Amino acid sequence: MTISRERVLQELAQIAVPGGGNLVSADLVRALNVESGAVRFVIEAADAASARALVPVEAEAQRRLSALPGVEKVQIVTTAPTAPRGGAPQVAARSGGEAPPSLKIGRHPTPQAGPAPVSGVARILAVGSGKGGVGKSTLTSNLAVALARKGRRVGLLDADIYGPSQPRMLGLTGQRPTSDGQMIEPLHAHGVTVMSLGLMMKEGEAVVWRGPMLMGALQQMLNQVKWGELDVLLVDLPPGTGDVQLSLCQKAQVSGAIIVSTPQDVALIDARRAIDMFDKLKTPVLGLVENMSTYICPNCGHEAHLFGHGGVAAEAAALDLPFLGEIPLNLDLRLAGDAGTPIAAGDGPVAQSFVRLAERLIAGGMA
Ligand SMILES: Nc1ncnc2c1ncn2[C@@H]1O[C@H](COP(=O)(O)OP(=O)(O)OP(=O)(O)O)[C@@H](O)[C@H]1O
Repeated sequence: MTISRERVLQELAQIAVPGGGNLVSADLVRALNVESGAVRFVIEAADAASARALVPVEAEAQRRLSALPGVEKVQIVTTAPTAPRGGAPQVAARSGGEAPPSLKIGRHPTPQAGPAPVSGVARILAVGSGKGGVGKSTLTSNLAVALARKGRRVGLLDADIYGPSQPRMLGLTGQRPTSDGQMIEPLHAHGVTVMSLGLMMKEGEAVVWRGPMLMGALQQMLNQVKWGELDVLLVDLPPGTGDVQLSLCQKAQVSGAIIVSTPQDVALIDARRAIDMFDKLKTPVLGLVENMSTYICPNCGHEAHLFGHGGVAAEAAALDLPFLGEIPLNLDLRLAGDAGTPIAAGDGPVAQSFVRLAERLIAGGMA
């Protein structure tokens, strides 16, 4: 038996709210999504105090919906649209699961005149790709480690909310950042200061976020994390050209974007779209990197080009953009990422390809 949206609304209409009426008649339910037994929605309160008063209401909704036949999962996030002065957090509560950090992430953005610098951070570099799975996150973690080993003060913000992988790649799985309710203390791994939206959310939570909520969350990750003094903050973006890219470039002074692509034509076509988007957002594209470039057989040393080779360099030349370097296809690179110690933390030819990329960025004043 599947649960319908109407049935969910009917149940929510039974739940009284402070000040009179019920969740539905008081118009507090937003972004309701009912799909394959999963119910997700946002309770939007007028302000932080009302959001706190709605905590028992959220719990009641969680309890009642979970008891309905056909419901397998219920995710509710209670938010308030405006922060009290002084930048205190705006989202008040979430339902179920392990204890979240005391600062809730995900809110409406604070009005801002234009892109702003992040205090203490000299440069922000966005790492993007047109297509998923081309190795953008792998490149970001290894580049961050390579830059740190060169003595740069490096931060990494994992903004890939739909598939945050940096905690795993950097060996931080299971660790939670702490917060005093105002500011978040980031984590540290392999010489890099790390923060991931994935560390602040329960699995699947972000899917209920709309554009403005994402923008607010990103603003918090930039301005309410104790990044300290950094030479460069790398931002691992989700693939494609969506809300996160838009929000980042609208809210933060991004020095430039690095585009990662594999050499295949399809990846390159998508990479071109990503470049177009950064152009429209007036964010300079610093160059292209080719990942999974060559494959060197570990047994016989034969060099093969599984996805073609040189396609990204040719594309960079055609677009009159710098070609920043190439990273080989290498099983150890993948295994190192899965094990939580990026290959760039060690030595050897693959680590060297990241060193070269880091040196290139430092020499060009980009990191
Ligand atoms: N050069 C490489 N050699 C071997 N494996 C690689 C290489 N680059 C990435 N991988 C592997 O490919 C998979 C996808 O990489 P990754 O998660 O970095 O991609 P992504 O572009 O960030 O994807 P998404 O944005 O969809 O999460 C991972 O398992 C990673 O270990």
